[in-house]
Amino acid sequence: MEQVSENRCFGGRQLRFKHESSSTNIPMHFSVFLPSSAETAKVPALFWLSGLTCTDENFVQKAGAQRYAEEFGMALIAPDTSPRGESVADDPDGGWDFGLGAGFYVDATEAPFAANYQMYSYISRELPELIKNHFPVDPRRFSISGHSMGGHGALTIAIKHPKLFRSVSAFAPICAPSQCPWGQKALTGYLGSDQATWREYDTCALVTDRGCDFQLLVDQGSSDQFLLEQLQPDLLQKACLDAEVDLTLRIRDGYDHSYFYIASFIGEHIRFHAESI
Ligand SMILES: N[C@@H](CCC(=O)N[C@@H](CS)C(=O)NCC(=O)O)C(=O)O
Repeated sequence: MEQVSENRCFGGRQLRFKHESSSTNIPMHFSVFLPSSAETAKVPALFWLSGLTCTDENFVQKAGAQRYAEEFGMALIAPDTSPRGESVADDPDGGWDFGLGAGFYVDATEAPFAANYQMYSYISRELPELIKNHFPVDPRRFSISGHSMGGHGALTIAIKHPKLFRSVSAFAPICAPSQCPWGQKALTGYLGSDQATWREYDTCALVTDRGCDFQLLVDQGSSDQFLLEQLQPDLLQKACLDAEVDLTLRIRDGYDHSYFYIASFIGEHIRFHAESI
């Protein structure tokens, strides 16, 4: 593992690393914020999964989360959203909603994507193990959150790994990828056209199929340009009601899909995770 940058921030340290991933078979970057309290004790860690077109750096540079992470003594772990490199397959049509920057946190089974697009294994196995082994964090106090495609990743991974991630929240998540254009394109490309295999990567389907015995905190701007066509929190609300899953859905009047919205509420989410674990 190689450290590529370090910046002091709100009394803590913002770090960036590059490492060879055994899941994606390609070097990956990730960012880590360590609060000052990590100098003397193991701290809880919040994993943040970003949305379409993002790298590990969008959240780090735009959300202003470090201020709250320092206040609550929490590390922030921000991975990239896909494998990257000359040899990595991309959207053949050049779209920004599939391929590079759009790994959808699934393990691809379809060629040519299966060779590198193993983001589910990377986030749910390899990265937590790496973080636990190299940083002053308490692995019994890991939480997960994310935005849009990353909100989908956070919810699906938390539902499937409740012992690893002890609390979950999401900003403007893609709630039912099997039922929206972004998700249908990605799941077809990565997993093929047999929709039975998609259910493992669809929050609404997972809630229906498996239930979930912890709270889901979901935040959504009412003026989000992707709300109706892509995000569909109403479907999650219905699935949670039917399965008796504890969903807290916070609608934020007039907020859009951008990091201006995330920056406005990230403090509340960090407090929620700090108090939940
Ligand atoms: N690239 C698209 C928008 C994609 C988009 O909104 N991505 C969100 C996540 S779904 C994001 O976080 N973008 C990066 C940023 O705002 O820094 C466009 O330009 O219209």
